[in-house]
Amino acid sequence: LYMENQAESFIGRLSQSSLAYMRRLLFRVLSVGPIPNHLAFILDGNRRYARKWKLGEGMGHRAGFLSLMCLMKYCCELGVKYVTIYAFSIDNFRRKPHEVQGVMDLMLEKIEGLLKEESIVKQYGVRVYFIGNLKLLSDPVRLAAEKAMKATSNNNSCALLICVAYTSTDEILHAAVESCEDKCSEIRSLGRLQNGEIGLEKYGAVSLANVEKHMYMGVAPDPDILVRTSGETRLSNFLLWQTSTCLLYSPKALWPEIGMRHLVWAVLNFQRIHPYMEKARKQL
Ligand SMILES: CC(C)=CCC/C(C)=C/CC/C(C)=C/COP(=O)(O)OP(=O)(O)O
Repeated sequence: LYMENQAESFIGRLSQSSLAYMRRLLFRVLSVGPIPNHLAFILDGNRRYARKWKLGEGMGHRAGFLSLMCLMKYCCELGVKYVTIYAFSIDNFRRKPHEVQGVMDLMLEKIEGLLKEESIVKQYGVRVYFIGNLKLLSDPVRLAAEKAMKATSNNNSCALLICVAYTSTDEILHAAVESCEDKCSEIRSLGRLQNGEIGLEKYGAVSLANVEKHMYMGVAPDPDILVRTSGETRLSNFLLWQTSTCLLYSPKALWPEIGMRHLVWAVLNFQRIHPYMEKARKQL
């Protein structure tokens, strides 16, 4: 029995390493063309996956987290510099309380797991950002998120941007308010704003660059590809400001079913439209 177990684990390791070898080979071939700098994902279909396979409640989200880590590994190996995920929208807080609690508990558990030695984040030197209105999170989740951001702040191989308590409209509103406040304090510091005077009209409006500086997503360039799983083609209030030139891809697979073939297909399509995308970006 001992010999059998040893042989089985040897074969397991061998097939793992030959798979990794073939993956590296495939990525080498893909790297002949341009590699996207930034991939964004809407993780749709976790509950449907749990229903499809008659799993317990919350198991779809657990499976979804495993897919995320796998994909993160492939992205790091391929040389993608930024991966953004829509993990929880502000609208998701309107779901049934026990469901919200279930996702938050999972999130807390997984954020703590990200900092462990065996995690993809540690192994590949990933910098983690939490993007969104973090004040809306419970104290334990927010503190864990802040701890993960601090602990990974020196990592620079790739960045994982986790959008939680996020919607685009909230991000844009936040950036607009912050930019107006910047402008007002700039005018006040010049000592020119009189009582009752409308500074923005007289001293110039806020600049686009300033608004973008205050976007939660300001830490990353605009995404090149946005993938929404489960065949849905809506943006659902995700990265509306940042996706004007990006490629949209909506495979039929539910999020926990996403795999390397989807990534490769997305990259091949990106390479096909890359010249047009570059041209469109120059015209912005
Ligand atoms: C730390 C970290 C990154 C954790 C991420 C955990 C994770 C996988 C969160 C996904 C949450 C979510 C609401 C997904 C959407 O699927 P859905 O619930 O809307 O499923 P449906 O589309 O089938 O209804």
